[in-house]
Formats: sequence, structure tokens, C-alpha cells
Amino acid sequence: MAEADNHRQPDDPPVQFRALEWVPQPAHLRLLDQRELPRRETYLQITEVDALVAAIVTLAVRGAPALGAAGALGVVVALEQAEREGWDESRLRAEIDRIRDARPTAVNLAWGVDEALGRRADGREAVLAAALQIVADDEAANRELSRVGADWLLARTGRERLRIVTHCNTGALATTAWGTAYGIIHELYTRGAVDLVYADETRPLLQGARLTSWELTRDGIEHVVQADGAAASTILRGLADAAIIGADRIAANADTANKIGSVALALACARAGIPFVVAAPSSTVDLRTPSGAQIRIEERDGAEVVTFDGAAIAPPGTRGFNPAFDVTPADLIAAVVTEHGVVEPARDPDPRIMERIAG
Ligand SMILES: CSC[C@@H](O)[C@@H](O)C(=O)COP(=O)(O)O
Repeated sequence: MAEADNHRQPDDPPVQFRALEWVPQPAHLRLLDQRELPRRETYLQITEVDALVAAIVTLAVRGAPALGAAGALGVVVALEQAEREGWDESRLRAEIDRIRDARPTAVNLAWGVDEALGRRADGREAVLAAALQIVADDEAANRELSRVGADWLLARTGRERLRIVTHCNTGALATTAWGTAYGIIHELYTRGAVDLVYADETRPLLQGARLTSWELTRDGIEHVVQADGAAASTILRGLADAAIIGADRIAANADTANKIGSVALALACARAGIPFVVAAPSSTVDLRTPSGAQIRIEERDGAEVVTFDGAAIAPPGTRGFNPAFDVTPADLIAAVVTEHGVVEPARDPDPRIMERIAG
């Protein structure tokens, strides 16, 4: 792994890395293996559906927008494997369904698969072009929503410099590039408007402690990692000016599914009177889901909770309870930001409010 540089300046060009990339020759999907970060920077070469599904399920690739791109490029992987191995149509469809269903909460995954699959009649090159368009569009959306979100936060708080709580990882690792909530933080940083970032560690898989702090360190943004259990207290003690999170699925009424622990931040922000902001590209908005009550929450293996870094931390036989996401009700959300603008669900209880910024 390259040495982290803690001395970057706001004007320095952003550090380039990609969570995922299509490599044409020999054709494969290249994934930065996020299970290994920050210890090692290693890449997976994906040429088979089994390997892609395993990478998604074990969070080698993760984050809703990155999953959307992985799903779309996964259709190309499946088409190529089908040709190599002589699959019939029903086998091909079943394998593509395995990719689509590998994780249920992030709407981007099924969306990405279906967008790419929709071009199948036009051939493999058209499917690949659709998938690469998703990659390009995601970066553009993230950059735009970051500007919009930074403007909104500075106007709403009236502050020149912000102390920000964030949860899970929403940076370039979780997207095709740049990031969502992290993108807003980076945008504020380039404007000289970040005082301190509190990155929640994000139990049980530590996306905050391992991944967000890796990105913040590379970008030279002042930060601390705090235990998830510290976040509400940080907010109630007046140590933060806002919380910004990403999303895995935003229902039509703005109820938002995101990494487990997000709703606790929203409750604390409401009590403290500081803004709780959700940032996502419009591909994460699911207008077919009316409210959070209809969002399926991924339940992961309890072993992830009762172990730490591979070692047991509870008595043998202890079962873990491991919902990967929670749903924050719209009335606790000060702002949802997409590349198409901002809505303010806490002030505006419109049951179809997300139609305004879904594109
Ligand atoms: C821009 S990423 C938005 C969300 O996908 C992110 O906050 C999150 O909850 C990711 O969960 P993960 O389980 O790591 O895929």
C-alpha cells in the first residue's frame, strides 16, 4: 500500500483510485478489494459470476452506487462466461438474477443490472456501453450533488467552518468516483469550510474506521474516528454542526435506508437542532417504493457481530443480530440532496416529495 500523505493541501489534485473498473484486454472487471483496506491495496480480477457474487456478498465491493456499476458490468461478465461455457438462455438469466439478488437493500444493484440488461437485444457492446455510461453518470452526479449539498449546508447553518458527523463509507470507494456524503465533505474542504470530521467506526464491518478514515487521510481532511455509540453524545454535547450520510434506497416519501446506526444520528440531530442530511445520486431514489415500511432490510450473518477481526468476542454459542441497514423516517431528515437539487422532508411532508429530485 502507498504511504498515506497527511500533508495534502486543499488545492492539491484529488488522489485517484477506482473501486471498480472495466479492463478491456483481457476482458475483466477489476475490483479494489475493500475487505483488505487499509492494510493492503489489492485488486480482484472478476471473470465469472460466482466470483462477482462472492465479492458483493462479502463486501469486497460495496456502497450503493458502486454496486449499481458492479451489477451493470456484471451483466457483461455473465454474457462472456455464457459464451465461453455455452450456457443456454435460462442458465444465463438465472446467473444474472444471482447478481441482481446478491444484496437486497441497495436499489442501485438491481437497477444497474436491469439498465444493462435492457440493451441486450443490441449485443454485448451495447450492454458494455450502457454499463460504462452508468459509471460516468455516477461520477458526474456525485460531483454535482456535492456542490449542491455544500451550498445548502453553508446556507442553512450560517457557518463558515463545519464540524461534521458521518457514518459508514460514502466516498470514492462506495461509488464509481468522488463520493456522495463524502463528496459534500470534500467539496466543503476545498472551500476551506471543514473544521473536523467525526467518522463513525460503523460496526460490525468497520467501513468508517477502515475505509472513510483511509479516504480522509489520503485527502488530508482533519478527522477523528469515534465509536458508533459515541455519535449521539457528540451531537448532544454541541460538538457537531451537521450529520451527512449516504443512502442505499430512498423511498418516494424520502424515508431512507442506510447503514445500521444512521437513524440514531437522525434522532440525535433532531434533538440537538442541527441538520441531518442525506446525499445520494438519483439512481438511489426508488419511486416505486412509497415509504420505508416497504424497504427490505438485509440481515447478515450474526457471526459478523460476535467476532472482531476474525476472533470471537462473545462466549461460544452467542448469537448475533445483524441487520445491515436501518430506515430513517423522512420527518427526521432536514435535506435530501441529489444531482437534481434539494428537498427538505422535515419541513415538507409530501408523500411523493422525492419525485422533485429524482430526475
Ligand atoms: C455512497 S454509499 C451509500 C450507502 O451505500 C452507504 O452509506 C452504506 O450504507 C454502505 O453499506 P455497505 O454495507 O458497506 O454496502
